Amino acid sequence: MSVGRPPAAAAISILIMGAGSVGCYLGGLLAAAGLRVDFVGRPRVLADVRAQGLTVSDLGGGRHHLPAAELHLHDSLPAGLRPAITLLCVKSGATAEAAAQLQASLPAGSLVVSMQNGVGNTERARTAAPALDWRAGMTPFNVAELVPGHFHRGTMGALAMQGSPAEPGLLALQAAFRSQGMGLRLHADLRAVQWGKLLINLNNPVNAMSGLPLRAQLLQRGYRRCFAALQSEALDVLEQAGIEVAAMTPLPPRRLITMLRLPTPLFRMLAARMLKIDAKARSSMADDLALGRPTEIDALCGEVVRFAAGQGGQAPLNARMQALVQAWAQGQQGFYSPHDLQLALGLRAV
Ligand SMILES: NC(=O)C1=CN([C@@H]2O[C@H](COP(=O)(O)OP(=O)(O)OC[C@H]3O[C@@H](n4cnc5c(N)ncnc54)[C@H](OP(=O)(O)O)[C@@H]3O)[C@@H](O)[C@H]2O)C=CC1
Ligand SMILES: CC(C)(CO)C(=O)C(=O)O
Repeated sequence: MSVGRPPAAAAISILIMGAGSVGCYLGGLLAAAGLRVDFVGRPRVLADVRAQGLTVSDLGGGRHHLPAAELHLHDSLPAGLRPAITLLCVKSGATAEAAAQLQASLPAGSLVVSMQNGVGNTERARTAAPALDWRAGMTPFNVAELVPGHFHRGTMGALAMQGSPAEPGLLALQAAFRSQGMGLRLHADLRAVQWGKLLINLNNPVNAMSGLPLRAQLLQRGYRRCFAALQSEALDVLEQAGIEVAAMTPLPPRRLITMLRLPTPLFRMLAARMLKIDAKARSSMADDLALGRPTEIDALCGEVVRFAAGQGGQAPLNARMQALVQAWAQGQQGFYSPHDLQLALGLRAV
């Protein structure tokens, strides 16, 4: 056993369902830690990994290359797999179908963690595949496929999952991630963390509509004001309903909103940690628009709009942002300047 490999690592096997950016990065880290990892993904993604091997890297300089011959790659879910833990890494629109495929193949009671954005995927998966043991998870950082077969983490943060340290499989998973310098926090209830992440993901459509990488977009006050306004509206609705929201940054959500609205020189000074982002990193929604794929807007702004309606209220800014992204999908394409995006959301432009 190589140095840095956790003692329990060899004992558990992992299935990655949806080998895209997040799936290949997480699976690559776990394979580098010595776990058996099976990847199920689309032929167009796996063909590159078969040709180049899998490289995972991060903004701190970490890097592993796994030769293709050492990987277990599948174009569809093979029969007979018995993973200790499955990580569901498909986009929200693909959840129900992937969950049903898992239920058709895995033993009842198999533990599956959704590493997806949004607060509704675990329940969506449970509805489609009630025989499996579904858990919520949270991926805090950005992953981009820099070149075919190379998945790069461009921001920081520790993973989170719903579970207990009394579960040996999750402890082994935690140890494997730790051996690769990646934190994994276990929570009895992940709801507050998921809502906290959703608030951060309200920047995804702003970033996608800007056409810019994340860092460059966050350095423009007009775009930050759009992000802050979407967050503020969502937070108002959640607070009124008594929903707890965990902080995803060193600042609590309200203070983050205040900071986002500051003039750029001040923001740049105070948000140094938040701005530790690779220059090329962009949101997963920007990737979707660039590749002409369905976006997750319904699971982000759409979730806020539905939640508000469920409370007898409204979330008009999130509704407008949802409409802008949907209009893009219907062919009204074109990026927004900070000024135009503020106006399109009905904000006073600065
Ligand atoms: N990318 C990022 O930086 C981050 C993403 N997230 C979240 O993680 C989740 C995954 O995102 P991301 O990795 O970017 O998504 P990707 O689209 O890069 O990867 C998902 C992959 O799974 C494939 N897939 C879908 N259904 C199946 C199936 N039934 N069997 C096999 N493969 C399937 C998809 O193919 P196809 O395209 O054909 O559907 C796609 O290749 C999302 O919820 C996202 O919001 C969270 C944090 C950061
Ligand atoms: C990490 C973050 C917040 C932004 O890249 C993300 O979750 C995404 O791109 O979907």
